[in-house]
Amino acid sequence: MAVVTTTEYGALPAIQITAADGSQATVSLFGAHLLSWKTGDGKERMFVSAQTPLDGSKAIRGGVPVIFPQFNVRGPGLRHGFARVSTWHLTASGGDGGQSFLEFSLNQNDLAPDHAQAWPHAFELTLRFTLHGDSIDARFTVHNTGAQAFPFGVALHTYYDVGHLAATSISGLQHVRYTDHHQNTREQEHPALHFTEKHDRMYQSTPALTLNTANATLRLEQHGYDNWVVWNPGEDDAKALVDLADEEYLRFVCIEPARIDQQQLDAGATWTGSHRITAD
Ligand SMILES: O=P(O)(O)OC[C@H]1O[C@@H](O)[C@H](O)[C@@H](O)[C@@H]1O
Repeated sequence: MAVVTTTEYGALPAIQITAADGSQATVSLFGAHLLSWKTGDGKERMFVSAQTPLDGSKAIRGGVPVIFPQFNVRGPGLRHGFARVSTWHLTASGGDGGQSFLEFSLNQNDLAPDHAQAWPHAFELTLRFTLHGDSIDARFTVHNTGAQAFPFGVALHTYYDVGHLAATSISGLQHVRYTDHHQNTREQEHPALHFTEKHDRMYQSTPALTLNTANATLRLEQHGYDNWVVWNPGEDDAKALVDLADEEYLRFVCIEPARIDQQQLDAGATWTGSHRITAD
């Protein structure tokens, strides 16, 4: 049986689920933001900055910020959207048969007035985290509950705790096309991507990647998304981020299943994206 408790993370109300095998997830209602995922061996897999605000004044730097309805500045609204700075509801939880889950929802009535005014559409977002064995699944649905189509982009901006960046690489991206932060589009030549400088790359989708660190191997799978975004700010950009300590860029990489370009969702239609992380 899974145990579900309410807790606090900084000043943020959060929900924690512990599965029978000891694996555990902690999710803040602010942003339906996964703050911690520990596998049954007690190992933390997510990175959260020691300098992030945890009071709802700003998006959390670390864990899994939920990006909706636009990626970065690819749309007319708030950078990376309002979902990561809105307060969601816990709508379901439970567990049996080796699956333990928490489900969160957000609709237009939950938005701050300025966000609702800037994005005047009726919608229902549902994000379900499921723990099973050494995996966590995030199933994200976007439902257009209004009478008109709306455009949207999404991402799960996942910050992995990698221990040390110098011992980190991603495999599975060889021959995949990407656009970098200079807007150059290329195909990746090498079998493994290493982090020797800033990386801000938008790759075309490929079903699975492997994140190799000194202490862990994680397999990442996605369905329904169009891209993988790979981001590490590097030394200089890290210094400019007030919610990240100067050296912390050495401890994480972000690998994000994403739909970067805004696409139309018809009235009444639903989009679903799945992301599974498995620790070896
Ligand atoms: O500082 P933010 O808004 O959380 O964004 C962090 C990064 O998010 C990544 O997804 C983008 O590709 C980067 O360009 C961006 O810098």
